[in-house]
Amino acid sequence: MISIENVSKSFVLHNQGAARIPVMEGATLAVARGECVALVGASGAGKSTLMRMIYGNYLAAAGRIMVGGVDVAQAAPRDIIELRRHTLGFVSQFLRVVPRVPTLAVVAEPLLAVGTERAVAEARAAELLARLNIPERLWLLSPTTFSGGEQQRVNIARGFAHEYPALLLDEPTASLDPVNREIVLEMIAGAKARGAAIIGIFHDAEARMRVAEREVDVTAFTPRVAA
Ligand SMILES: Nc1ncnc2c1ncn2[C@@H]1O[C@H](COP(=O)(O)OP(=O)(O)OP(=O)(O)O)[C@@H](O)[C@H]1O
Repeated sequence: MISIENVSKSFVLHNQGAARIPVMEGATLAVARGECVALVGASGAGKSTLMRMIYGNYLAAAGRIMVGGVDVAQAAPRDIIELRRHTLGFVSQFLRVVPRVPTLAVVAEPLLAVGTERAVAEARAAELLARLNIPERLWLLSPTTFSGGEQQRVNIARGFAHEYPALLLDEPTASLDPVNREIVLEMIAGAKARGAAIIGIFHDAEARMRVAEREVDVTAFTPRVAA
C-alpha cells in the first residue's frame, strides 16, 4: 500500500548562505495492508521528515513514494489533495483547526469531504468522540480551548472518521491518560484489522511493541557524506 524507494532529502537554509544540509539518503521501506511499521531512531534522525515527505508536506529530492498507486514525490498538488481526501490520513501530534468551528464538525469534516451524508457523518463523529471520552457538552464548542489531551483525542477522532487505506500517526498517544491511551491502541488495532497500512512514530515503547509489526530505524538512512 505504501512503498518508499531510495528517497533522499536535503534542507536548504536560505537565511544561512543557502547552506545545503542533507538529512536523508536511500530511504526504502514498504508497508502492506493491515500492517503497522514504526519509525524509530534517535531524536533528529529524520522520522518526522520522512513522515512529512510521505504526506507531501516536504518535497523529496529523489526517489519514489508510492501511496495507493500515486507517487507523492512527483504528484501535482491537486493529486496530493485527492490522495489526502480519500486514501492517506495523517494524525499529527497537534490539532490545527479553523477557530470557532465546533468539535463535532471538525471530526465530521473528512467524511463530508468524501461525500458522506451529513447525518451519517455527524453520527459517526459523535460515536468517535464518545468512544474517546470527550464529554458531550464540549461537542458544540470549538476545540481551540480544550486541554492538550482533549485536543489530541479530537485529532484522533478526526483522523479515524474516514476509513483511510493508509494512515500516518505521529505520536498518537503522547498526551493521553492510560484509559484513553488504551482506547487509541484498540482503534489502531481496529484500523489494521480492516486493512489499513500504518506508519507511526511512537516514543511510547510499550505502545509501539503492541501495535507495530516491524520497526524501521531511520538512522540507516542518514547520509554518510556531509555536503
Ligand atoms: N524545515 C527544516 N529546515 C531545516 N532543517 C530541518 C527542517 N526540518 C527538519 N530539519 C532537520 O532534519 C533533521 C531531522 O529532523 P526530524 O524532525 O525529522 O527528526 P526526528 O527523528 O523526527 O526527531 P524527533 O524524534 O526529535 O522528533 C534534523 O537535523 C532537523 O534539524
